[in-house]
Amino acid sequence: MGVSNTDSDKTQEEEQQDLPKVVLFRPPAAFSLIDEESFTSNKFHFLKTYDSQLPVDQFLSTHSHSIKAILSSAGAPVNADILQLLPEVGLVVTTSAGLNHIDIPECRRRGIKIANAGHVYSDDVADLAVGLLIDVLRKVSASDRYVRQGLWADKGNYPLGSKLRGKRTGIVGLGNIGYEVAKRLEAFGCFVSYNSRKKKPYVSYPFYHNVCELAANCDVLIICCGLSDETRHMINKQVLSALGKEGVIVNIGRGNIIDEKEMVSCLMRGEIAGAGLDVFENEPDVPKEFFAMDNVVLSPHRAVFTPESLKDLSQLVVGNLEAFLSNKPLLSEYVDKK
Ligand SMILES: O=CC(=O)O
Repeated sequence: MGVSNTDSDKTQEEEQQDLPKVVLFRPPAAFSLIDEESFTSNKFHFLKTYDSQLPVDQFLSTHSHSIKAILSSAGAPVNADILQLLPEVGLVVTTSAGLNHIDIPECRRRGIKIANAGHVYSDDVADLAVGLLIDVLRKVSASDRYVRQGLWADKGNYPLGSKLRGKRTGIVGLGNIGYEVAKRLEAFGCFVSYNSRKKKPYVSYPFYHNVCELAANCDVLIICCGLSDETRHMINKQVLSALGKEGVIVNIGRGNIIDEKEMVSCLMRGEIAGAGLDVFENEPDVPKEFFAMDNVVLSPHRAVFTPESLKDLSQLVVGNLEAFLSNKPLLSEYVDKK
């Protein structure tokens, strides 16, 4: 007769079998940027659909009763079809600040909580937003190329850029990130106004209910809001025309908030002056037209990531999952906006 293992005799694999499972459908970008180990815990075990030979639905049915939570990221949608296969799931954690890849109404209908990256990225994104703006205005990347190509000596000085101080800047979306951008721009001597779903009682910046009116009264628009049905292509031809030919647009939100085709046309026709873009409609594909434009600064959707923000993120993700599994309050629960 065999002797059953005591707890202390269990292999690591057997111990992991007993832990609550957190499922992943795609490796979050963060996993390849810092050590994946920093997202692990002895309170849960990751199940990765992408490590299995089984079709996803079969994999989920096999494990459906042990999967208590989902770890998602901007490229890994959590939709009704997936949730339906996971009756025990009570939490979706995403490594992103944005939630546009999660079917929030379906989570609510199923009583599933959601936690996102909270404030961990706000400083870094805000820094990059201002960095992109300064780069466009002062032509930092373009003049760097000029010097490297040896054109300074051949052709003389690069054309002047434009001053940041005194610019009328419009923040679209005054959440955590938008507020951090506003504080930085104030310190640079810019005038700040904003558009949001609602006027914020805690700031005295002028509020524009209508984004087109905001654009008409600003030299710069900085897109800091999330992507939703209401904000998709909110920055359209009309808004870009209102911003005008001296106007600069910066986008650190989501590509689809701007009608990208219209933005390309406006830039080509000189109907706006420049753009600083961290996000695009069909990432990683970027409209080729931008490559020849020295008044456009491009960044590969990296505004949120620094080694420091990733370390904070890993602690937050693990903290949220552990809190949920021990019935404690989440560290960065997403609460629906009224
Ligand atoms: O874009 C990145 C994020 O939403 O975290």
